[in-house]
Amino acid sequence: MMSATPLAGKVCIVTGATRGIGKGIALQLAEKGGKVYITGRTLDPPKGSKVGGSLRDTANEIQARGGTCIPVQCDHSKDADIERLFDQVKRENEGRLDVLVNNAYSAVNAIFDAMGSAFWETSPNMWDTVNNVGLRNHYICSVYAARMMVPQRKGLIVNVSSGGGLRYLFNVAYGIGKEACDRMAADCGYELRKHNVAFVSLWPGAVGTETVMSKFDDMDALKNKEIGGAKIKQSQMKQVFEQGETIEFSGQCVAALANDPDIMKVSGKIVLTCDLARKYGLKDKEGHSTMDICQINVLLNRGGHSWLASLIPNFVRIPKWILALGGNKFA
Ligand SMILES: NC(=O)c1ccc[n+]([C@@H]2O[C@H](COP(=O)([O-])OP(=O)(O)OC[C@H]3O[C@@H](n4cnc5c(N)ncnc54)[C@H](O)[C@@H]3O)[C@@H](O)[C@H]2O)c1
Repeated sequence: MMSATPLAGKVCIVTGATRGIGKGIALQLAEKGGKVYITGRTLDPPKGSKVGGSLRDTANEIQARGGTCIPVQCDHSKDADIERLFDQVKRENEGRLDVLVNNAYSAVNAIFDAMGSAFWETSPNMWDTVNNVGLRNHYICSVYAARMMVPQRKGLIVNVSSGGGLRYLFNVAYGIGKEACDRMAADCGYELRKHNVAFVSLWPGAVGTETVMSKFDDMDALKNKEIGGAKIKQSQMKQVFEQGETIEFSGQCVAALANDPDIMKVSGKIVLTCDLARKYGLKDKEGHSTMDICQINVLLNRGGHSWLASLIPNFVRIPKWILALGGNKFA
């Protein structure tokens, strides 16, 4: 029988765990026995902050569930903060680090606010808003993590990415950042392979986080905006996120990857939560489902052919090499 705490003794870092997917991953890694360092810009919400929750709340929730968690104030747009975080983890654990999850992301609000605008119609700062924390910081964290993992000849680094790495979704800076996260896993994974350290890029499905759902409340802002090249009704999109994965589902996936003795087989690759659910027998909370973007009926539904989709059973999927052609790079 599998242990209830398969990650006991493992030292983990989850960046950006105040809310959203980072919080869900931290909750799950701690529940499975990991000692989890969680980061956020502040321990308590800044004065006048409209968004709920704090890093301290995440830490309290983890501890209430019996987990071990160390909240660390770290602004991932500041190199000195990042260096200080890794110094602390190294000092407190005799150089040990087992899992790094590069999740911190500071662009959800900006992406929703600019939805439907072309890159030249938005401030050039969109690049920094999206990719300073969501890409550059992932690289810096990975450098420090690898310096701890290489000598111990084990470890796992996960970039939280998305299907936007394959083709246009939301906006230009977003897509570039996501494809770069995937490429970071591939190229860092290549250099880490001989040291037995794994690096993967995780694509969650739609996740109805607090931030995302709050944006749907602003109905007019999203009305009839073109998303991913298609005009999607705001109400349809809200439903997809509402019924999508919970924040803890990505956490279940990362915990299973961290506990997989064959992890090197997928190192350097993109892993989808829907595939990991099948591989490891994971289930999300009732009422929530993982959307499998390789399922033919899902693709037909997206293309507006719902009658045809209804005729095709769930197990009929396109192979990944066909999905990769969606990137379509060559003339
Ligand atoms: N929500 C989805 O449907 C979905 C789907 C696929 C992939 N993703 C990806 O998951 C990742 C997380 O997204 P999310 O939806 O949970 O976003 P979110 O906005 O809900 O959470 C982002 C987290 O990062 C933290 N953060 C932001 N800036 C920071 C900084 N400078 N320093 C430290 N922490 C900082 C926030 O406090 C928060 O805890 C992103 O890469 C996103 O693209 C999200």
